[in-house]
Amino acid sequence: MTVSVRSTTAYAVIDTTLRGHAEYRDFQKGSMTRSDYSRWVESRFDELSGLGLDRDKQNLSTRFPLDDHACVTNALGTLAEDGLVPGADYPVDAFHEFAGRVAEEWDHGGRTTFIFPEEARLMFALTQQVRPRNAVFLGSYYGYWAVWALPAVAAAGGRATLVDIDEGVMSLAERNIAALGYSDVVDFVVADASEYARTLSDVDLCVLDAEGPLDAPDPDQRDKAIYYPHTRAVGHALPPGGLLVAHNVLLENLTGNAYFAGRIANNKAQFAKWSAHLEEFYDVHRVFATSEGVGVYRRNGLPCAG
Ligand SMILES: C[S@@+](CC[C@H](N)C(=O)[O-])C[C@H]1O[C@@H](n2cnc3c(N)ncnc32)[C@H](O)[C@@H]1O
Repeated sequence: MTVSVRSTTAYAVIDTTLRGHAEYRDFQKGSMTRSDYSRWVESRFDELSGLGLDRDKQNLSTRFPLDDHACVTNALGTLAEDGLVPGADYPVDAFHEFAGRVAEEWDHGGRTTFIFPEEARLMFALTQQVRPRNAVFLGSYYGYWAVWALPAVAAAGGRATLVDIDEGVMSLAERNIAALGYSDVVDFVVADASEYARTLSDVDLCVLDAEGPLDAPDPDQRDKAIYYPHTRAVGHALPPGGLLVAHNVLLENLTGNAYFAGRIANNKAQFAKWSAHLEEFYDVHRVFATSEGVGVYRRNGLPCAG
């Protein structure tokens, strides 16, 4: 079965396409190991391509958690032990109610998001613990990760700022967030994230998800290497204890999968300057092996001039 990517998430495309396969269902219910499932996926490239899944989507299915709630509470538990959040719980019923509204209302506008369900849930749960007063999303795309923070931001009487260089994605974010009734707590900014971040102050949560052009002349602006200039630019605005959260921190190969071995090598190279900067200016580093990988970092007290 092929699925249109016009109005849905990458997860929905992958899940709908693979659901007809016993191996995927067995993996999902825990009766096939992740490693065996990964080997099956790697052996079926042509067949799965024929169903419309590229190599990235095929292999991402091997990273899906078996239990999103457990994945999120484990991550929060780690952050709680580190002292980054007060506890590991979140209002599960409220999450389901909100997830239902997002599924109903959200218009992807012909675009595809690679924010996976457990990553959306993690943003919801983490922000319920943090209750951010000033959350900033650098490279917000059409707001599909940011939206999960908005119930907590609104409850805290805070504000969220979405920043993206692309006017088209920002107007899509604006329409969607209006439909969910959160426009009054959100600022929508079309700008280069580094330039805008230099104007910020007192940010308690900064979320990174920009992706620069692959052919950008400056290697620091290419693809996810752009996290380095964005993090430098926002550093002065994050007080000690402020949190930095980043998508696509995929650094752990869960199954010895050849596709991810290559991707991880590429990520490590792209993140070299960013990692050195994090070592110097962030005193807690946690990376969660979600489908695309999520990093959480706590700002230390050293002054950082971006
Ligand atoms: C494609 S999205 C990331 C997708 C996201 N991981 C998801 O799956 O939903 C990356 C975004 O970064 C934005 N971006 C790239 N360079 C930027 C910059 N210098 N400042 C702000 N946003 C930028 C792009 O416009 C794009 O909307």
